[in-house]
Amino acid sequence: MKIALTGNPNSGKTTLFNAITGKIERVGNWAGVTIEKKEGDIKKSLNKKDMDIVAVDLPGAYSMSPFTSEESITSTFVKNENPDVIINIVDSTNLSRSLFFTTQLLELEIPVVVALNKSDLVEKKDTKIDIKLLSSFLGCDVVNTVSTKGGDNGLEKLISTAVEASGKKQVAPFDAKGVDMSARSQVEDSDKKRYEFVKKIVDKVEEKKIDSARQTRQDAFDRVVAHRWLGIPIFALIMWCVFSISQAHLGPVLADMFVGWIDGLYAAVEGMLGEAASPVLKALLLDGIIGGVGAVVGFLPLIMVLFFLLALLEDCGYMARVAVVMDRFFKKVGLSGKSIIPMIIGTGCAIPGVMATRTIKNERQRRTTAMLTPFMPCGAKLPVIALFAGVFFNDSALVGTSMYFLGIGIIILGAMVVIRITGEKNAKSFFIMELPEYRIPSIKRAAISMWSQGKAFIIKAGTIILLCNAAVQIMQTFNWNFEVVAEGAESTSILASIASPFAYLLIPLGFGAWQLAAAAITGFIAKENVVGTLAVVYGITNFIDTEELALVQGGTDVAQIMGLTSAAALAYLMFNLFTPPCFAAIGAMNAELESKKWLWGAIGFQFGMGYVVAFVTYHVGTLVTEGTKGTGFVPGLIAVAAMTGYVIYLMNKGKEKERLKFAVNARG
Ligand SMILES: Nc1nc2c(ncn2[C@@H]2O[C@H](COP(=O)(O)OP(=O)(O)OP(=O)(O)O)[C@@H](O)[C@H]2O)c(=O)[nH]1
Ligand SMILES: [Mg+2]
Repeated sequence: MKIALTGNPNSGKTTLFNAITGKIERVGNWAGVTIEKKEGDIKKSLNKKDMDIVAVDLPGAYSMSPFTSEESITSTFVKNENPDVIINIVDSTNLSRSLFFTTQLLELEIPVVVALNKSDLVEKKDTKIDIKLLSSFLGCDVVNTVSTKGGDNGLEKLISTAVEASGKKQVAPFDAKGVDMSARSQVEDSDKKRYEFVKKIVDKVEEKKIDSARQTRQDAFDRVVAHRWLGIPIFALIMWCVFSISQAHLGPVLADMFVGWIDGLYAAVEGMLGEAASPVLKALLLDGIIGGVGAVVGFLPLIMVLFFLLALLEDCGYMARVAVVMDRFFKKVGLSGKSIIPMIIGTGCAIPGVMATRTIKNERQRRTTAMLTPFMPCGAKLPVIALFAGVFFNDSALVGTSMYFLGIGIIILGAMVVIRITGEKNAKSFFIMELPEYRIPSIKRAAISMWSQGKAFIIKAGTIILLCNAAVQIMQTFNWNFEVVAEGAESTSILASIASPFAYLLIPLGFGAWQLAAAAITGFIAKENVVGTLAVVYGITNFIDTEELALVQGGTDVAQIMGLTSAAALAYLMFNLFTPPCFAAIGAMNAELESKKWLWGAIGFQFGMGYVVAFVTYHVGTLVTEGTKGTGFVPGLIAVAAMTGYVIYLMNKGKEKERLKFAVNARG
């Protein structure tokens, strides 16, 4: 039998789904987290009769009526699942809004069981809900649940009630039969009546004690934290703290332990191979695989700490406030209010971030968001940030924080450019982000979130990154005649000869060495590769100084080996962050953009953006630190001018198109 889980966004559907199936699908303290349905078998402990029960977690919706909200679905959406029973998850702290959708579900002629979820919060607030009365009004079973806790959380009862309900006939207490769903006024009329019907029920079953002191405290706090302007420096400060802890304090301490193990492994394998082993094999195993992968994996603890802290911020409700602060800017440049969600998800990984754009209904807004989301630095880019911040800039927290804000800045600039090119300036978004109440974040939830992202990182390190490092090591060892490259003739290797032409193009950006070009190229396979490849080509086994309990600091060996000035190093970092994302993320972009023209436009734009940002950073940086301009200024300037000129040309063409459209409209 099949049970569909449905309800309003953020009511706890996925949390409940995870609790009854034992899966770990993504939850988040805001609306619109789940974008694709997920299926899972009910846990044995909840399925006493050992039946065949599948649960389906669905994206949240507020309504089934057309016209009403951005978060509406059609009845066929639920019916297509062909469920035997619907469990309607209701956020019991928000009864009146949730029941609107409930009454629509009751019309589908599929048995419904209502889970009054988050009932722990209701209890805390001293609100009373008479579930017997509610059940009789709705004409379906109602069960109290708490999906975030173990023990008696009502889930066993919920499942057994759902099993019993299967096959029963469902009668709707409020029926909108006969309403023409394509006629706006009829739908609005019926919705109004439905609201009144729901309100009457809520008035009767709910006894609310409004804790106005608590509410006022929260509101006062929000007036500061989510303030139009103050919100931004507060966010910056918080991100700075997050980066300090993860990259300068707790992270390196844990990383040190980790790097110790990797060093141990290196020594053990070296011992096992013995003196007699071939130098090529030694280089491949030790420097290529253990060294290259180890250099990336060494950053894992830093990243885990960062993910953990971000998960805490999300869980306590702060990230939803950040979304509100940013939302204002995004709407101004023609993005949807929902665009912020893909971007926050994109800080973990650009792929789910890009996929999350699917919930944006306006095509242009959806495509713009999908092409700009990869500018948010993702988890894979963190080792690159950490490496450069550690090697070239003593105050590493500032580098990371500014990369996030630069990413946001580029997104806003990009949106402004895209809207000029495509026209359609008047598309407005009315989506309003709902603010969850503040709460004490759960260590357990944050740990789960950290673990699931960390796991993905480890799997990637053991597969793609390992293969890439081995390939890089081989290409570096041999020349095109498959002879081992002699010492001093490194530039004749396969790797050097492939990377050199690209390196030429990078001279105006301050980093024209083939080694750096090779690292940037492997970065398109996975961004962590930038670190791994640098380790391999420069023969550095790890970037974390085990003696100093910190990342290697400026002026030390690594900076010298790479031979970069700090301006060039910053430019290189930005180039890796703001050119196109890895191939997998480009694949996700391709799926969501649904247009080759947009895809190539997006990739071109990302390349151009990365190039221009790196060029400006390198030359301005060199001017500030050394008082002169950097190398390759003139050819670089020509390239940058050509790119900018082309974009301006497209923007003017877009303006002309918009003008003509307007003229036609005015005439017609
Ligand atoms: N206190 C409390 N919090 C809960 C409960 N169930 C879920 N939550 C929290 O509610 C938030 C939303 O949970 P999700 O499971 O992501 O909600 P969802 O309904 O799947 O949301 P969408 O996928 O966006 O539609 C999370 O922060 C959960 O920790 C509960 O029973 N009690
Ligand atoms: Mg969900």
